[in-house]
Amino acid sequence: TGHCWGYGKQDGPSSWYENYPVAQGNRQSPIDITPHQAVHEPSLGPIVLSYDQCTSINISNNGHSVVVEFDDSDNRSVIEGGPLDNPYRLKQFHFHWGGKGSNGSEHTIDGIGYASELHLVHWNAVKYKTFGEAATAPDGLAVLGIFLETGDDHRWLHMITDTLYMVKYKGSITDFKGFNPKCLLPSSLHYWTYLGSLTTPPLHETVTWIILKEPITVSEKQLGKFRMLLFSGEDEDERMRMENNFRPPQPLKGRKVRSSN
Ligand SMILES: Cc1ccn(O)c(=O)c1
Ligand SMILES: [Zn+2]
Repeated sequence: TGHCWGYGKQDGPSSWYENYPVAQGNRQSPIDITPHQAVHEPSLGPIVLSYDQCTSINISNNGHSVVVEFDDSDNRSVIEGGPLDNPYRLKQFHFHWGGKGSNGSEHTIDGIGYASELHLVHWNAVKYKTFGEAATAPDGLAVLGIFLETGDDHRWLHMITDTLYMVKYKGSITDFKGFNPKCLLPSSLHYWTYLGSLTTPPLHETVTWIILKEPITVSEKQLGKFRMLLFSGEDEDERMRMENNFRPPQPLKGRKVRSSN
């Protein structure tokens, strides 16, 4: 009964609570991060990304974003360390972005957004048997968030933007093998971390967020290719450009944001 939700006037973030009451919960995401109020904890170690054996499988348009899925049948690509008590297995990554010239990140920093935000979604395969089970457990998911700012071309992002024409319509999917997302990481892995939720329905409050402080740079031209994707399917007569697919910041409700050094 996955109700249809979206980012439009009628079905957008301000109406999600009607079908997903947890939207008004106490650990919703994204949030506005105020670096000066983040608690610096020396006990928070570095995050460790082991993506070398990762195997991407496909890239698809799910009607909300463009998603690259990975083979998560073993612990070949994991995130660990930092606030995490276990290694979490890479399942997929996707993006959120704005319209031409407007920002589209989900998290903001002192009220300022970035052009886009990349989410690498991982699940706790030590404690849970499937992604679905982990997605409903408070310590089930870990999402690594990376901000994208506009500037020069990103050297490797073309590998993704060059395939977007093949997944223009909702429900389209195509092979996408051999892509290693470590090429999308900034040079520093310094981060903020807090306990939050999925930023799309069902908005489960099951995500340990790890947001990298350093953005990566992509060009306006590369970002523009994301905007040629459509929310709508090939058979629908109204063509709705996929843009502004971000949820705005949610109340902090007393949560602490911690900072690595
Ligand atoms: C699992 C999941 C689904 C949607 N989004 O936006 C996320 O960041 C994570
Ligand atoms: Zn996301």
